[in-house]
Order: sequence, then C-alpha cells, then structure tokens
Amino acid sequence: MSDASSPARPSRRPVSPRPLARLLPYLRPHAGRLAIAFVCLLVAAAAGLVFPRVVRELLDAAFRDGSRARLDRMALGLLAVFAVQGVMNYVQVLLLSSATEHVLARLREALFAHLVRLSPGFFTERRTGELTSRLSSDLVLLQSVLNTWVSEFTRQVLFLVGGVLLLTLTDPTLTLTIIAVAPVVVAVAFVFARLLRRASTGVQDRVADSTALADEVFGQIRTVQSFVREGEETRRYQALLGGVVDAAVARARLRALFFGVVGFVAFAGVTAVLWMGGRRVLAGTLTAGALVQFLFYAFFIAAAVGSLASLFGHFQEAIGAAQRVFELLDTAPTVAEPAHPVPLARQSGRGATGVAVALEDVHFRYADGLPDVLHGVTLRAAPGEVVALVGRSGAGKTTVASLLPRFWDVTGGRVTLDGHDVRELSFADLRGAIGVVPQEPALFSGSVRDNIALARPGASDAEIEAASRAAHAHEFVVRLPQGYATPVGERGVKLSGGQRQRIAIARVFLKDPAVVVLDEATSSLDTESERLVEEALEELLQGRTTLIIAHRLSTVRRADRVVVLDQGRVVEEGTHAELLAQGGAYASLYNGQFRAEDVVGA
Ligand SMILES: Nc1ncnc2c1ncn2[C@@H]1O[C@H](COP(=O)(O)OP(=O)(O)OP(=O)(O)O)[C@@H](O)[C@H]1O
Repeated sequence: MSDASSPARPSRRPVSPRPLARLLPYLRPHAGRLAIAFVCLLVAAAAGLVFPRVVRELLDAAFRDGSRARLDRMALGLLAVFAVQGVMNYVQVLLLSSATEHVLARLREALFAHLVRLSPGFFTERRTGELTSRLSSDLVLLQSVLNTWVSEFTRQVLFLVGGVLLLTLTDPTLTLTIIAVAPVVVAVAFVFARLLRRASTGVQDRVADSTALADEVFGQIRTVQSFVREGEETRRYQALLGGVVDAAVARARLRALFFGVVGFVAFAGVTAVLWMGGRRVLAGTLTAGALVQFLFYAFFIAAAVGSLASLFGHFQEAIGAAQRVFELLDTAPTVAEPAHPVPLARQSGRGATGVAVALEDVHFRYADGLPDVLHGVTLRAAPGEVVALVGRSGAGKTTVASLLPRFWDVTGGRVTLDGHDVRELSFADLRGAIGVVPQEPALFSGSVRDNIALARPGASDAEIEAASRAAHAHEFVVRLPQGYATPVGERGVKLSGGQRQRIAIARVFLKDPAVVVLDEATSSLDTESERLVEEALEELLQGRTTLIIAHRLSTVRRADRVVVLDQGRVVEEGTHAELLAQGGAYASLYNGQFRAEDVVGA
C-alpha cells in the first residue's frame, strides 16, 4: 500500500483476529506483569467457582445437619474465599491496567512517529480529523480490549468450563437441561453480536465525520467567521450529529433487544432447572444446599455465555480498530529515504562553496490517474545564484519548489543537489541543506525562542538572538511582554503576518542552509513591515543558492535569472530586462501582474 493511493475510509475486509496478534510485540516487554496478572485472574476465578460449593456446605449445615459449629466454619470459609478473590482482583486490575497503559502509549507513539514521516501527499488525501481520531478512539478501543476484554474473556471462559464441569459433578441429569438450553442462547447471542458490530461501525464512521468537520472548522475559523458561516457550520455539524444519534439509537435498539431476548432465554433455562431441581428435593434425592449450588453454577454458566456473546461483539470492534491502526502503520511513505544514502558534504550557507540545484527534464503528477502538472522542466541554479520562478497561477511554481526537499518525488527525470539525485541523499542531508520560507509561515504553540530554535535544536540563546537580529525580528521580539519567552499561541496567531515571516526567516538564518526555497508572500504587508522583511530576505539570500516563487517586481529585478513557467513547462528564461525586451510570455505577465507595482513604486 502506498500513502497517496489508500482509501480515505478504513476498508471492511472480513474480520480475522490477525491484526490483534500484531499487538504481541508491544505486550512482550510487560510479560512478567501480565503473567502475574493472569495467575491472579486464575486464582480469583477459582475462588469464584469454589464459592457455590461453600454455600452448599453452609446451607446443608444449617438445614440438614443443624450444626451451628459447621455453620460458623463455613461462614468464615466463605469470607476467606471472598477475601482471596478481592486481593487477587486488586492485583490483577492494577498490573493489567498499568501494563496496558504503557502498551497504549507505545502504540500511539509508534503511530504518531510513523504518520509524521509520511509525505505531505498522504495528508492531502486524508482528513486530519480522521487521523487524530485513529490516535484517540481506535487506540482507546484497543486498550479496552487489552484491559477489560482479555481478563473478562478469560474469567468467563473459566466460569463456563469450570461451571459445566462442577455442574456435571453435582448432578449429571440436571446438567442435561442446561446443555439443551445453552445452544439456543449461544445462537441468539451470536446473531446479535454480528448485527451489533455492523451497527457500531456505522456509529463510529458518523462520529468520525462529525469530528472531521469540527476539526476543519476550528482550523479555518477566520474563513468561517469572515463569511459569517457560524450558523451554517453549526447546522452542518447538527446534521452530522443527527446521523450519529440515528445510528446510535439503531444500535441501542439492537442492544436492548439483545439483552431482553438473551436474558429471557437464559432465565427461562434457570427456571427449568429450578423446577426440575425442586421436584428432586421434594423426592428427597437432592439436598437444598446442592440445589442452590447447582443454581449458582447454572447462573455462572448463563452469565458467562451472555458475557461471552457481548464480548464477542467488542472483540470484533477491537479487531476493526486494530486493523485500522495497523493499516496506517503499514502505509509505506511514497517518499522513502534511501537505504544507503550518498553523503552530502555539509556546506555552510554562503560563498563559492555553495550548492548547485537542478531539475533535469522533470515530469510530475500528484497521483496516479491525475494529469501531469510538469512536462519536462529543466532548470539550473548555480551555487549562490538567485533564480526567480514566475508564471500564472497553477503554472507549477509551488510544485517545482516542493520537489527540491522531496515533499514529493518526480515521476520522470531527476532533481539534483550538488550533482546528486535528491533520492540518493539522506533526509537529514537533503533537508538540512535546504531552508524553506513558506508563503504563510506557521508557528507552533510555544515561545518565540522555541519557534526559532526549531531550525536547530540545542542552539544557544546567543545564536538564536543573532539569527533573530539578522532577520530583523529582534527589535519586535524584545518589545513582546516576555521577550523571547513570549508564547506565540497556536500557529502563531498572536503575531502579525510580517512578524511571523521574520520569525520564519530567523529560523532559516539559524539553520544556515546552502539552498533557500522561498515562496514569496502574495499579500502585501504595511510599508514598514514590508521593508523589514525585504531587508531580512536580502541579507538571507546573500551567496545562497535560491529558488524564489516570486510575486514582487523588486524580487524579479534582483534575481540573477528569471524562469517563466507556463502550464508545467519552462517557456522563457533570462534576466528581467532581457525578458521584458523579448516581449513574450514574461512581458505579458509583467503587464498583468508586476507593472502596477512598478507604477506605484515609481
Ligand atoms: N496536492 C495536489 N494534488 C493534486 N494536484 C495538485 C496539488 N497541488 C497542486 N496541484 C495542481 O498542480 C498544478 C500546479 O499547481 P502549483 O500549485 O504548482 O501552481 P503555482 O504555479 O504554484 O500556482 P499559484 O501561483 O497559484 O500558487 C495545478 O493545476 C494544481 O491544480
């Protein structure tokens, strides 16, 4: 499976428990704790099974033998049985829970670590809400399996097997009554469990839909509010919630019916036993104590059958969850690191030692089945050269820029850095050599310092400040309430657009890469902010090989070379002046896009 082509929804293959087996490696480190928990479980279940036997003795002591001393002994015995059971349950729950919490954390961590390594294409295919819900609800389901399911299942199986055995020992004929009823209960429970599973998946899908909507709306809150869509989005959410309720009510109806029907069938069986047993007590072939003991076992068996059936439903849900989680874990990145990378000498950012960048006859499409968006693009930037990419919207500029750090891989031709195919380099070398300044820089929640240090963890305060000064960010940062320690809010919402850009530039200064990929902002900032950003960029690009997706006249003028893209092809190449003189595609682009700026600037 590849990360770009997998379906958005989890697949519904026939359910086999195999995905659960893949949890085993995660359980192994806790084998000791789990083994002790299992022993405690066995002892607790055994105590549970002994209990009806002691009750029998107690009742017979009172009713048949009239022995006070035996009655006292038996009552104490009963207390002892419960005490043992209590201690065992305590230890078992504690050990099992602590082990499964660790397992869950490891699994979440593995999933997260895997997902963050998948290429951006994967995230454009999936809704992030769906992925975060995998991390939360599916893993919670898995935990419930490990935590309650395994122990409950074991306990109930023990009760069932032990119950039937002890029942047979107590009274074989009465046991036959039970054996006649049991298959009916099992069959009914089985059918219901299947129906329930289907209903549960329906509910989960709808919950995922509504979570995804909420996620999207919160992420785009400004757009939502600027178009006054709050009411409309709330209605959409409401409609989805309506779906959740309908599906959940349908499931509840099934569940209610399940409990009603299975409960009735089971208790009808108990009544039959009671009736037949009562007749045997009247006939003097059975003591009252033995009948009660028998009844207890019958209850145990009925309860075990009922629980096993509903556990079966949970089991199926958990298999589904495991399947979805492991499906994600199995998603191979479409952009994979080479097994034996060619080392790239670390170049300090500037000067003649810079790194050449080239696209050689590059063809590219975003996914199989989509049309090519680049048709044989050839483009070279010599060390230290500043190349501006221009072209109409949709020409392929962003696409070209995202091929350099391998956010996607070419479908034909190659991209090289310092003469090496980018696919031969380790991510650390490749991405370490390229500094990206995005059009709309996103900051992470955390302090200003953390956000700059992102480029080089472990950088000293002095280095951070130097980078910040170079990016003309220092001036505004020191005026923030807590200076470099000021939290910037999620995605940097507490900073202005120009300030965010300067933080993004400071990051690249700190990184000091040999190559810079710059997606120039289209929205204009106020003049002062604009000037600061421009000065910072001017400084940043000095001597670094640069690819700029240019939207400003000042940028194209300053570039050593301008490359004009049109519909995924390079149509012109030269300096601003040369291209303008040619009177071709660039000239018309200039007239449409850049000239107004020229007039304003003049
Ligand atoms: N993730 C994607 N999946 C599929 N197609 C895409 C994706 N991103 C871009 N495209 C398509 O690729 C083509 C080139 O887009 P690209 O973003 O590179 O253009 P651009 O020149 O940067 O445009 P703009 O100046 O508007 O940003 C467009 O036709 C676009 O629809």
